[in-house]
Amino acid sequence: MAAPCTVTMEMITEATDFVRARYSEQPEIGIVCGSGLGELADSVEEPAVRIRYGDIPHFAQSTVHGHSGVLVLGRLAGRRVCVMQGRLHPYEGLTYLQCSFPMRVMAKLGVSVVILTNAAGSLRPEFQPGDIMTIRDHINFPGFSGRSPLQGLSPEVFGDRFVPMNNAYDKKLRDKVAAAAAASGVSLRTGVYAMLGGPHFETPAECRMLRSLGADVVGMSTVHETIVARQCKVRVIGFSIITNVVVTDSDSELDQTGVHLEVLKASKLAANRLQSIIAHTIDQL
Ligand SMILES: O=P(O)(O)O[C@H]1O[C@H](CO)[C@@H](O)[C@H]1O
Ligand code: HPA
Repeated sequence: MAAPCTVTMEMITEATDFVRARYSEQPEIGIVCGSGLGELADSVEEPAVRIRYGDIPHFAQSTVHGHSGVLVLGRLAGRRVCVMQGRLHPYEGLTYLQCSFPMRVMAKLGVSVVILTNAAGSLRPEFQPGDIMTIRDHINFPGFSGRSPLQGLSPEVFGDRFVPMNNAYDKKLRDKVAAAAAASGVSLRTGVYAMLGGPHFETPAECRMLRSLGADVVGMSTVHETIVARQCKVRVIGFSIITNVVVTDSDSELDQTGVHLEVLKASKLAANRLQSIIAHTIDQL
């Protein structure tokens, strides 16, 4: 099937109705599982409903190792949640509209807070694999070349065209996350996430540039979801799991061919700690 070049409210309604027909309760909180973090969805309590993205009208199926592509609905820490076990990335050949379509469906299902998680490379030597960071802000590199998940959408149908991006990662929610981390005894970093298009990793020169521009970690996702969530008035919490430290020496001959496997391994190791912070946070929402 050819990729749709736009998103209509009818498409969103069709997908939402499909999900509602299988799970009649209204989810309050959305969660997107990043690379290797899919097991967050396994802790959703019964009765959990699992729906393959490919079965939902207008959803694209994820193709990345470590992203199973299943929507899981049920309860987590006593609250009704809608969890994306795996996300969609623009580098999979999908448009920004397709990648952010599930976010619009979550909003229409009734989600008012979304927890976005990702695996990311550290641009700071003190941020080490296994560390968990709350996203304070982002730098949207694809946006600099004119790419936006809001492009071409009528403001009469979808709401604000000029969506503010200050406080995109809600300060009050970040304070709750900090308290939740303290309560669960997990240490937490905070920083700025830079999104690049990928799927190739960054060159050392690019990593040095990103750091000098104020980014703390780098990845290939999340930002399009945040932008759409904010257009839909959904509040956002963002977590990056530090999975690797980027190479900044242009003379380095380090073999990086297996980095994605390293990424999956490192994020799995942090999944239990992240789950504990998320459970404590949800409890306070
Ligand atoms: O951002 P998530 O989906 O966690 O995945 C990250 O891990 C992959 C690279 O290993 C890239 O897709 C990057 O964005
Ligand atoms: O080093 C990285 N760069 C880009 N994306 C990533 N996702 C995990 N690690 C990285």
